[in-house]
Amino acid sequence: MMADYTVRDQVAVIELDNPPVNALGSAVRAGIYDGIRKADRDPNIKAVVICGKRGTFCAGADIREFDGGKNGPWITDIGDFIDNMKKPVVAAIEGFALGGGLEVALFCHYRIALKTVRVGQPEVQIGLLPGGGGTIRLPRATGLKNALDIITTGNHVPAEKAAKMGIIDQIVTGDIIEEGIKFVKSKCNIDTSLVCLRMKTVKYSGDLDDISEAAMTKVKSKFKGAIAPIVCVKSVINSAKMPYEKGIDTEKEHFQDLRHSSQSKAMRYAFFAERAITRWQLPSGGNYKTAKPLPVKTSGVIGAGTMGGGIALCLITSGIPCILVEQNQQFLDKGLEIVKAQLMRTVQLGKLSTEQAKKCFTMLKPTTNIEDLKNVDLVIEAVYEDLKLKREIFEKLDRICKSETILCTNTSSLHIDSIATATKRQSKVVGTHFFAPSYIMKLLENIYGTKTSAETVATVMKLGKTIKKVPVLVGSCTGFVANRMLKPYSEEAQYCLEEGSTPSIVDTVLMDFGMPIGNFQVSDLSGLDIGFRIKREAARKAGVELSKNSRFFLGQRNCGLIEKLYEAGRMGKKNGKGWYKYESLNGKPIVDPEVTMLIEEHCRSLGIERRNIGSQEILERMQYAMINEGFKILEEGLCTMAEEIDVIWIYGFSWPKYMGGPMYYASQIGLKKIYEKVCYYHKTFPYSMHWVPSSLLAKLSQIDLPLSEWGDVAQGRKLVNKL
Ligand SMILES: CCCCCCC/C=C/C(=O)SCCNC(=O)CCNC(=O)[C@H](O)C(C)(C)COP(=O)(O)OP(=O)(O)OC[C@H]1O[C@@H](n2cnc3c(N)ncnc32)[C@H](O)[C@@H]1OP(=O)(O)O
Repeated sequence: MMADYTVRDQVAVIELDNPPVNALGSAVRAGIYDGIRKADRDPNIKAVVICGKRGTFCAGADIREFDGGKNGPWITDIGDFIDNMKKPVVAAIEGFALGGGLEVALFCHYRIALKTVRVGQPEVQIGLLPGGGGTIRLPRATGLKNALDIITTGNHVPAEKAAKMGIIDQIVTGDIIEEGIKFVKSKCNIDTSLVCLRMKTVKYSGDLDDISEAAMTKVKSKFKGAIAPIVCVKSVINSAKMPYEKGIDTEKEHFQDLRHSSQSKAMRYAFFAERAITRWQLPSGGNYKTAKPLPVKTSGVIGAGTMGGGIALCLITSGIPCILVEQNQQFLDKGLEIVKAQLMRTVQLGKLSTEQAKKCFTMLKPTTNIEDLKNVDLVIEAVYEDLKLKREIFEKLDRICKSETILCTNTSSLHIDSIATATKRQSKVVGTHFFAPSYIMKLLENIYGTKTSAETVATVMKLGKTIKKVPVLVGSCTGFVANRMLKPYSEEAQYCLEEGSTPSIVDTVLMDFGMPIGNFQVSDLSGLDIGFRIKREAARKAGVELSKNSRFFLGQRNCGLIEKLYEAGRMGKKNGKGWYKYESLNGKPIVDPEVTMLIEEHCRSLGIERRNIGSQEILERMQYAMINEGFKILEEGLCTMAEEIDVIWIYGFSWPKYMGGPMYYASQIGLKKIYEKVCYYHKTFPYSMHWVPSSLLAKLSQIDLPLSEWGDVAQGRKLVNKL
């Protein structure tokens, strides 16, 4: 049994024991169920403590079991039994009580916790609802409003807040089992039916239908396209509408429906993908197990623009003092204003108190003297994308900084070696690519160069976690993984415009799929000048002219629309005109007939015949071109597993988690179909390099291998005999 049963001072102590997080697998559920029945039967036992081993209570149901059909008692059987017990049962919580873990605690008559505990119902984040009575019992403990908030967001609640909400009865210090025994013995004379949550009514104020409608509207706009939050609202409202038993039965039905839904399967995949990518390895052999991160107690950021300011903010709000360097006082002052404004916003959102924000700000040391960086542990360069400038900065940093300092570049496209070779410490140079807005977006694409050491990689991977990002390690190539895959995706979007579509049609197709924002809206946000400069730089490097009127550029298909918009003074949202027009800086994109005319004129002048392009074709061309690139990336060993690509798209480009990421999506469609379509488009559009089929895709399309093994095939760790 995966729950230990011992007796101390006439109290039965049931300790959940399932490493690493005491997940409630079927054996654990059986252990708890048997334990409480044994305690109930034994006349020498006066009370029960339920707690967990290894410093944590329980992280919920064992997510891996949801795909199989493991049996064992259903979790609410435990609750039903405790509800009828005369002997008091207390949950003694340390660490986490999440999901089914909190539900077990809510079955108990009482809950005590250490101050450091976090509780929550995070099921919605894996496309589920709390199916062990959580939607019915939590509202009875804390009222409808709090329960709706906790269950629909999945956010963790710290112990003291949970105590104020009525979820925890007492915060304790010291040994949690001793405290549990002391607490529960003091309750032996109290009638358990008086404290049993089943017997309580659900508190709320106002009209239930109004509450329900408001909650539905909120989740539909906040979690667009996701089913689970909607079902969560329904079930929580049922707690106030239905008798307890009916509420529980309905909840169980909802849970089973969600458990088998494609959305939940994709989100469960994403949960484990996010953990798998922490097991990084370098081609040289260094890996997450062997490499030790260096401490980062002080940091520096060069460049106080929107990106650099946001990075500095990530550091100081995570408790790492940061020296922010700009070339002159005017730019520095501007950067500080950006940081201040973002901090204020954090306070307005309730994420930091005014005091905390003020304290953070004192950790920022602005300067115009780069020499001030000499003693910091790590520097992140975030100046604009100019190789010459970056090399100058790295050469200077190498001279100025102590020998242990790690030098990071926030380049979004340049090879790491091309920057690292400006220094005599190539093993300490690494890419740390943040995504705009850098304070908000969770992805941190860490890029190793040929000589980057495993210790340096370990340091930036750990730093990523410390500053609450999702760090993914990738190899170096133009654009790295994220932007390299984005290129064919947005090129296909532009080709669709040339062939007959419009920015708003393309964006609507993407948003209907589940992307929070369309390709052309993103382009307007980043600024059309960025796209234009990237193309101009590529032309300069190749020693050719950039021509907006040529259908070919560097031997490839070319769409000159960006150049035309740029020349027409359309810079994007920042000047109110891009692929759309905007009435204000915060305004919504409005279809601009001028752009439609510009596109039509572009087609006329180049003799391109426009046609009706269906949404399926738009989606397929953008996504399959990018997926094909993903397979090339795997093939080239720039990622070691397909999961890395999916996590990059989820956290860098807000790919809907309930679609698992592009590689997972491809696995659901079937690689055979994807490969055939890629071949078809390659034939149709022979001048687009991105349609050249990946040989790994070709290989995998012939066999049926789970996504978790694609990286192994690519790297030759798994040999496929059939081929
Ligand atoms: C079949 C019927 C059963 C009845 C069901 C009734 C309804 C109940 C449903 C649920 O409870 S669904 C699960 C809800 N719980 C969660 O979603 C919590 C998930 N875990 C986390 O958020 C985090 O792991 C943590 C607990 C906050 C700890 O974070 P930390 O960063 O410290 O560690 P991790 O790297 O995330 O995890 C360590 C290790 O543990 C694995 N793991 C964590 N939680 C679970 C789990 N609930 N089930 C299975 N495995 C879990 C995690 O995958 C890591 O292992 P590796 O993947 O690295 O091997």
